[in-house]
Amino acid sequence: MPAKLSVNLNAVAMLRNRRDLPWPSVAGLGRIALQAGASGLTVHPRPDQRHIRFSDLQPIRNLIDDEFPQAEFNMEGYPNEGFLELVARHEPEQVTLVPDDPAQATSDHGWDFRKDRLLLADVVGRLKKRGFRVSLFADGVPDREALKIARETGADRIELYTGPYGGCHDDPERAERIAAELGRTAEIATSLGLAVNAGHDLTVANLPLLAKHIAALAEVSIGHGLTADALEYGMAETVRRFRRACGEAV
Ligand SMILES: CC(=O)[C@@H](O)[C@H](O)COP(=O)(O)O
Ligand SMILES: NCC(=O)COP(=O)(O)O
Repeated sequence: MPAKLSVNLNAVAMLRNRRDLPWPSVAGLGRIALQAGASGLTVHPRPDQRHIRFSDLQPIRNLIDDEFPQAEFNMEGYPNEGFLELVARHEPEQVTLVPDDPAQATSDHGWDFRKDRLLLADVVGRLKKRGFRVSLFADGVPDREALKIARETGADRIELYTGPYGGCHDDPERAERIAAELGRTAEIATSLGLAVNAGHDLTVANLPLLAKHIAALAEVSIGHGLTADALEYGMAETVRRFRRACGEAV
């Protein structure tokens, strides 16, 4: 079963924020992506609103509810009270918790499940009580004990951080090594009852090898590389290209 594609709209919002003008429209590009067959939309409303603004969230929620009820809204963020309030207000189908410091340039590591187990158990428990699917951002290095702790928080999924893999765009041998490592982590996670998502710096070029190593990949969330391609091919054609790279017959 090919991985579902969730289009991350952060980079579209970053472009929109260059001027005090309403274009490019974040929800508008989301609509084109869903019309082209994306399974969902992902946003990461960071505390400084450097790209996705809190005001972007309800239009995306409305777009899915009103026009694409089969699609999913995935909200990513560090589980502070501000983020949890946004989750409660906009009720995404999936919440992806990341260990990002507000000053971080981007997401560049997964949780330390041993160190953060109490925080995560509390937050995941609160989110599960409200019926959310919860995914935890995880590094791709196989560590059964850490993944067991992640599962014991009550989380449904992990999202494998694929930044180092994406950085191998000019080193096929290293890409193969990291993809195999990610595959081993995914196998352990699956054996523990966790579903497996992946994201960060994924592209049309590197998705097939990742999919080969992670047979049970449930979902990929992609923004930077997809938005770059959309400047060249248009959003609709770019979504179709990424769906094919995930293994869909499009
Ligand atoms: C968690 C992750 O890797 C990305 O989804 C994240 O949203 C990237 O954040 P920026 O778009 O702010 O770099
Ligand atoms: N969770 C990864 C994501 O949503 C987008 O990451 P990127 O493709 O912008 O690197």
